[in-house]
Amino acid sequence: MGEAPAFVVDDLNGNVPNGLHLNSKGCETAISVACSKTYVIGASENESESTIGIRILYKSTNEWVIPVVLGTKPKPSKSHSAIILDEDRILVIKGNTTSDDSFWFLEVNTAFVKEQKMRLGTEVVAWSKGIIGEAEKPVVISGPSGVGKGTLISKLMEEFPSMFGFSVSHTTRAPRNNEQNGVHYHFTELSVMEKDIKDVKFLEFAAVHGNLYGTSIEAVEVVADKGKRCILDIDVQGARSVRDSSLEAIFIFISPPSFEELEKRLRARGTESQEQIEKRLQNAKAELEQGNSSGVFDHILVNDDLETCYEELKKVLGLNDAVRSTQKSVIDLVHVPLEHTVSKINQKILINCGIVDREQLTINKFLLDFASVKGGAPGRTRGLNIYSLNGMIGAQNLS
Ligand SMILES: Nc1ncnc2c1ncn2[C@@H]1O[C@H](COP(=O)(O)OP(=O)(O)OP(=O)(O)O)[C@@H](O)[C@H]1O
Ligand SMILES: Nc1nc2c(ncn2[C@@H]2O[C@H](COP(=O)(O)O)[C@@H](O)[C@H]2O)c(=O)[nH]1
Repeated sequence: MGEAPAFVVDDLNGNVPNGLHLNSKGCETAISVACSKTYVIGASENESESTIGIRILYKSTNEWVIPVVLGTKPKPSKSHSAIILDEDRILVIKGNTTSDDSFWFLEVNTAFVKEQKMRLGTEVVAWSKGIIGEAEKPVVISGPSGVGKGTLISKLMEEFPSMFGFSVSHTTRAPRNNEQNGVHYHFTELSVMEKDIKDVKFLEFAAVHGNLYGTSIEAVEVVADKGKRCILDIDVQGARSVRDSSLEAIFIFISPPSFEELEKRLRARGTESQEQIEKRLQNAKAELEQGNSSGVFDHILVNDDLETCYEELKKVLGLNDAVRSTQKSVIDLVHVPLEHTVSKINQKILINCGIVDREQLTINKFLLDFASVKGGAPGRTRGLNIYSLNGMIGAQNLS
């Protein structure tokens, strides 16, 4: 804390619009927030850094602070521009990138960042990658062990392979015979998982039936980055945590037709010891009570006849034959050149790219609309739209 950097912020605030200021250390930008702090974004003193560096200057004391940086960090780029969106977030646009890696939000005062500042007692910033287009909300499926969540999810993924992707959870429980690491779960040591939880790598976690389970932020993001709708199979405690997080999702609780039938299914599956079955059935009582009354869930489906329940599940997810025939997941990319300038107009950012390069799909100027973005650190920021001056070239029209 307080160590003077090798560059002077006033130099960056000079005549260089939104960064694109290249010196021997690379590109640096300086953004003033709430008149009291300047965030310097860019080249780091440490050349081996694998992300864009961040420093904060307290203007009143001239003190420098290196913040704790959370979220998925952007890889360094040869150039970037930066512009403040509100008092909470700075938009950083990486040059010489395609739009799946161009737009990054540096959160400096959002609810998540404030919470982490309180928790850690230090300066905190958080990166959140900007995603073009309106992604479908993730689907959280909960219910007692043995009710049929996995069976219903498998049917959905089989019928709609390009539409859904499974969030692969971490767990400290041992793998069953048919389970593969990285496919069914990331099977993990308790100490490793505890450290990752401390490092804010998890969206949610809970102790379930005597083991630790958790959804990493990465697990949800890898699905979304493929343009797929994420499905989470988690317990009721986890569902409640996700409800309280920045991830907007649809919450579905699967209920058994009776407790006796639940016990029958769990025993017939034959994957648990007698002791585990007793524990799971004991926990099921509380889960059924919470699931039916907590207000966490948007839909409660009874899994009596499997096919009937599956049809109901498809209905609440808005799936029908017409949807099936129009599934798509490919999004073409727009190129943001090394040199560009940015300016803010209401809830839009005008990006001036200068030269048109048809081969690289570069356009002269385009508008980035952030009026309807959702989510944010510790996950992605979704719902960005891009418009060319000649018309919309956002995700919907790029396929
Ligand atoms: N509607 C149904 N009728 C009869 N059996 C069913 C039905 N749905 C699922 N099953 C069976 O019940 C057993 C438990 O199902 P499944 O493994 O999908 O439960 P789960 O909710 O994912 O459990 P866990 O939370 O422990 O992973 C399986 O053997 C499955 O084939
Ligand atoms: N809170 C979370 N619960 C999870 C997660 N992954 C799975 N689960 C739940 O655990 C039980 C038991 O699962 P099993 O595979 O051992 O039978 C079940 O209810 C799952 O829904 C998670 O990431 N977070």
